[in-house]
Amino acid sequence: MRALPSAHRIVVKVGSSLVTNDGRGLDHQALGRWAAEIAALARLGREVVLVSSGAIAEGVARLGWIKRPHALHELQAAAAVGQMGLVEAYERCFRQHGLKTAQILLTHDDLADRTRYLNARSTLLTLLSLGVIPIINENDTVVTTEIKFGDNDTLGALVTNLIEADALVILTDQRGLYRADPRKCPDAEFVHEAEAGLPELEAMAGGAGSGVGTGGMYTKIIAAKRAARSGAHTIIASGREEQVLTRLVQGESIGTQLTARTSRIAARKQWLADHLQLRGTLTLDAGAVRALREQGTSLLPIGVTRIEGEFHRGEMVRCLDPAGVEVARGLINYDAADSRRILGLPTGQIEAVLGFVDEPELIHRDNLVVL
Ligand SMILES: Nc1ncnc2c1ncn2[C@@H]1O[C@H](COP(=O)(O)OP(=O)(O)O)[C@@H](O)[C@H]1O
Ligand SMILES: N[C@@H](CCC(=O)OP(=O)(O)O)C(=O)O
Repeated sequence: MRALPSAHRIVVKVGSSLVTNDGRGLDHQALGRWAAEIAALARLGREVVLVSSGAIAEGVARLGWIKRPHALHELQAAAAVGQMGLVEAYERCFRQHGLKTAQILLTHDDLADRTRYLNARSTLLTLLSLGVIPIINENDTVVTTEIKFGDNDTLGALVTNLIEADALVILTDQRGLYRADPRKCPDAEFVHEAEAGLPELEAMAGGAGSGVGTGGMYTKIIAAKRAARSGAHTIIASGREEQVLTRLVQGESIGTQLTARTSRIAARKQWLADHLQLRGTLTLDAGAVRALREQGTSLLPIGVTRIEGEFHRGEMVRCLDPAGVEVARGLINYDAADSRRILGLPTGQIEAVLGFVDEPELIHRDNLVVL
């Protein structure tokens, strides 16, 4: 079964090997083609986030350097210069299709930190609901590991987990995964489909081939394994293939599909249940317990009668029914002190009491596991 036809929220990652003309500057025509395809998907109601490399290559060109430097501080400087060109180019391309774009620069640490994770998530989801195309790259000014290992593939997977996308499409300079690096073994067999996370896939994947890209196929295989943890399927395909995104969404079998075994919802709930430490306890009234259990709603401040513990926005709390029986766990949107101030209040009063609104609900249903 092909994953893209039914995917509503899609993360598309385009690698350095594709975005650039031999590592010197951007391939503007290629950017224009992907923008046209993404715009067509957006018109069909799909939500698309673009993770794009290319800042360093564009920076090298803008600075007039002949070749990519080795020193990390020079690579970082090139990324800072080139990122301007990258977003400028995408903005121009998407504007032709009547679409607005947004620049998001992230680090892996941002997504490991609970509060920043929630902040990044709500910004991205809000942008998608506004019909804006978020364009994401690594924040190369503050981290260097990714420049060293060339790994926007991992970033693509983390973003897929963050916004619970249905699929991650990694566009690169090969048709997909072969049983061995096709640059070294031209006869290597092509892999059309496999289960994400199978150890044998890692053995097939070698390092980067082009000298422009850096992570190679290995980081893509690991990215697929990570994406599968939130139930997303990964497709690795050639970004040079004519109409690649459109054809994938139409169900054509292009590239390598690495399929996730668990469903998106089951994976999210498992992750919430396994991975976070409990920081506080909320007691709910009977109406809120019913709404959570029977209608799968978010938890609003009005349904909470008591709050214990000290926690920050984004941390895990448990929810008890009036008799003290645990009914749910979830990631809370407000710090303990602010949660206490809005406890029992209708959502419309949050801003008047706190002076700001992070989110209308105390715990969003996507971040809630009902037990
Ligand atoms: N088993 C494999 N199948 C396909 N490509 C492979 C494999 N092992 C290594 N590669 C290499 O990975 C390269 C793609 O990775 P990379 O250059 O990092 O691209 P990107 O910039 O798109 O992330 C290919 O050009 C290819 O030479
Ligand atoms: N963030 C950097 C490079 C990251 C990178 O090369 O990643 P990849 O495209 O996976 O090989 C840039 O925009 O140039």
